[in-house]
Amino acid sequence: MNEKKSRSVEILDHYTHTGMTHTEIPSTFDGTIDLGIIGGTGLYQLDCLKPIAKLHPIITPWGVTSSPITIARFITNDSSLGDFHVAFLSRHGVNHEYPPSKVPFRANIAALKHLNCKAVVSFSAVGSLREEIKPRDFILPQQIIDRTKGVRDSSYFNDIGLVGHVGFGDPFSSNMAKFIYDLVEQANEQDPILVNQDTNEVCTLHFDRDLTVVCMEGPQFSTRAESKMYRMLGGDVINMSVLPEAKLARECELPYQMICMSTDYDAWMDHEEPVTVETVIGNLNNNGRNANRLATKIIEKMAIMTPKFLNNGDGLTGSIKMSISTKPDAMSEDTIEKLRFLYPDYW
Ligand SMILES: CSC[C@H]1O[C@H](OP(=O)(O)O)[C@H](O)[C@@H]1O
Ligand SMILES: Nc1ncnc2[nH]cnc12
Repeated sequence: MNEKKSRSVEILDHYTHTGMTHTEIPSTFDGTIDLGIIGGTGLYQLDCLKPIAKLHPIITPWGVTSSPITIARFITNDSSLGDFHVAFLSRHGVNHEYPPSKVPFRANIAALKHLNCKAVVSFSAVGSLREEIKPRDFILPQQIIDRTKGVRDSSYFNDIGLVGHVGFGDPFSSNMAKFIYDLVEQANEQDPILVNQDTNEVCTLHFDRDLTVVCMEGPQFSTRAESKMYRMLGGDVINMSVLPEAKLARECELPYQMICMSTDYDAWMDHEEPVTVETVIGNLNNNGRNANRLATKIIEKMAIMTPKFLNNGDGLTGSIKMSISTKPDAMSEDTIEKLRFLYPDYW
């Protein structure tokens, strides 16, 4: 990790400095974003962030984002490093209107890319397929098994007139996962971030190379037979939303890491009732609180240390140019317009 000189970070309440009220938050923002954060079920806003702008659902060539994008700024007292900007987006909408199969994933990721995000951290409620991954534990998966049913638009490069094939062997940013894992481990020594509110016990953050998230179609949960099959396939946790989000982030050259938050044991335990939303509300609430604490720490530490993957693209920069098979001369104006929305520097 490229640890720039350590500095203190001030979390400034924008309003105390400008005298603005919440109703006067600007709806435009001109700067660039350092980090995009996507909230999932149970995480509809980041409490730690005071917005400096709220961009109304953004119109992209792939439709409109599922929620407004809230921009927040960490003002640091080191002018050589500048301020740190975060963009927060709610995957299912602020009132949870979009079911997993109908989330406008392409618009969401395109909007974050268009805002110049350098990386994306995404939160997701998941079921656990392993006994040792308990409800309220968090997981940093490194692999995905696709069980979506082809009903989601999962690429920017799947149109007649624009064909591209990106590498997806390692779908997550292991460097970002390690960064998150290290900061949680460090905090565990003094002031743990992930805590079970009811018992005060520390919740585990699971992270190793092979942890695998299964992405199913939904919206219904799995049958017991399916749940057991996913275990046999090597799945560790299950959700309905890592795809196509992770694929689209890759097509945008964005380092992407999902932070999974376990709410239940899905349906594979014969002696337990299969999951229902009703039975996991307490876990969702606990996880939402921990997600807020974790997001705060991630932002603070990224602002202080400027990890390499934020500045060097984590090895993804430039990969898209090589991945597009269609000859540029054969592309229509419309296609080039769309490409420019994502990559103004390339086309
Ligand atoms: C807990 S109900 C199932 C729902 O929760 C997850 O949503 P998200 O990934 O946005 O947190 C899961 O993927 C399902 O969509
Ligand atoms: N058991 C489960 N299956 C799919 N998505 C989930 N999200 C939370 N729990 C889940």
